[in-house]
Formats: sequence, structure tokens, C-alpha cells
Amino acid sequence: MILFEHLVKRHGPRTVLDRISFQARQGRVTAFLGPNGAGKSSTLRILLGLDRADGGRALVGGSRYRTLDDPLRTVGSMLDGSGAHRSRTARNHLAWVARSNGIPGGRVDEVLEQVGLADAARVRVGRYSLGMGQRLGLAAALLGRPDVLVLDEPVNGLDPEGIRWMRGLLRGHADGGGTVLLSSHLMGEVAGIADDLVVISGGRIAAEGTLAEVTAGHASLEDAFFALTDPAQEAAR
Ligand SMILES: Nc1ncnc2c1ncn2[C@@H]1O[C@H](COP(=O)(O)OP(=O)(O)OP(=O)(O)O)[C@@H](O)[C@H]1O
Repeated sequence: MILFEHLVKRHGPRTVLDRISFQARQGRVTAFLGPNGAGKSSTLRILLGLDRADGGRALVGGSRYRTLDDPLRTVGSMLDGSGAHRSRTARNHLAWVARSNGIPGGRVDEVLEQVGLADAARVRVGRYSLGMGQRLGLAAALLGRPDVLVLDEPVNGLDPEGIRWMRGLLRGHADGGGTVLLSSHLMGEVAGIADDLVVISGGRIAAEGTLAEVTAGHASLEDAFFALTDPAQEAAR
């Protein structure tokens, strides 16, 4: 389970996260939605110990990320694509991540197979498409068999088949008792993946609930998204 409680982040005089509170539950896929600059990455970076909050707390499985003994076995994450150097092959990259985290080397081929990159395992990452990079990022996140997955914009660059594949993989993870939190600025793309939605706008939570709850009273998903993230635009309609 992931818990955010009254999370605050400031950059100089600007408050970019204003008392963010929500949960991502076990056995559920939770989508964290908002337009560019709303505060999604800032929230996830604090959760993953890459940035510090100015107030509040972010917990994974009841603990702060920095206090986890074996982080990769607790939470697998993907921020900013695969994070692999262009000159390395997928296999080399994953072997290095596995080695530096005490994960048996045999896991590398398993996760490459799982994300559909077995045939491209020896290709340099610089030659990968955006979608292949996303698959590689997911492979790294899965290496430690974590219960919790945190994915920043995982459907970016995926074609419709890739999105369908991602949906199946995340569904399987949640159905197996795992927790999935993914961010996106594409409401339509994640609607078919997520059980729960959390909408952020201007550093504040604008709505949360099941898909049906968040879209209630709006003609379409897209309408709901624009209304929730841009009240001025909704008022002008
Ligand atoms: N290091 C920083 N210094 C100053 N402002 C920052 C910094 N990092 C983020 N911000 C600001 O904080 C706000 C939230 O940014 P964040 O990257 O969290 O948004 P996002 O929802 O992830 O957007 P995107 O979809 O574009 O990645 C933005 O206005 C951004 O300009």
C-alpha cells in the first residue's frame, strides 16, 4: 500500500504540492492523473526518496523509501523511461541493476521475456524505440519481484497493442495482490487500466475515486478531466 499524507513541496516562493493526501491500495491499479506541470512527478519523486518534502509524508508499505532495507524488492519504479545508457544492451543494463541490488542474474532473462524484449536483449538501447524503452524500464522495475510498482507515464510511446499489453501486465500484478500506482496526463489511455483515479491539478487533489465516481456528472472521460483540471475552461463552456 502507498500512502501520501498532507504532502507539501515548495520551490522558492511557489508551492507545487499543496497538502497532497491519497492512497494506492493493494490489489488495485491506481492512476494519478493531471496535466503537465500539475505535480505528478514531484509527488512520485518524493515517494521514491529522490526529493525531500517540505511537509507531510509519503509511505510505501508503511515505511519511508529511504528506510527500506531492500528497496528494489519492495517497490519497483520507472521514472523518465528506462534510465539505461544508450551504448549498453538491455541485458547488460539489467544485469548491472540486478548485481548492484543482490538480485540473482537469472532474473534478467525472466523479466526480458516477461516484457517481450527477449529477442532484442542484445541490441544497444540507443537503437530502441520509445515503446521498447518503456518495456525495458518496466523490466528493471520487475527485477526484484516487488509487491509495489510505481510508474511515471508508462503508456507514453506505446502503440495500441503495447497499451493493451501493459494493461494486462499491470492487471495481473494487481490481481496477484500487488499495488500499482501509475501517473499519466492521458485520461483516455489509462481509463481502461485503472481501478481508481486520483486527479491532481495545480498541486492539489481535484478528485479521487473509482472511474465511475470521478466521471459522474460529466458527458465523457475527457470532459471530466478538463473540468477537474481546468475549472475556468469548464465555466466558459
Ligand atoms: N527543481 C524544480 N525547481 C523549480 N520548479 C520545479 C522543479 N521541479 C518541478 N518544478 C515545478 O513544479 C511543478 C510540478 O512539476 P511536476 O514535474 O511534478 O509536474 P508533472 O505533473 O509531473 O508534469 P509533467 O506531466 O509535465 O511531467 C511544475 O510547475 C514545475 O515547473
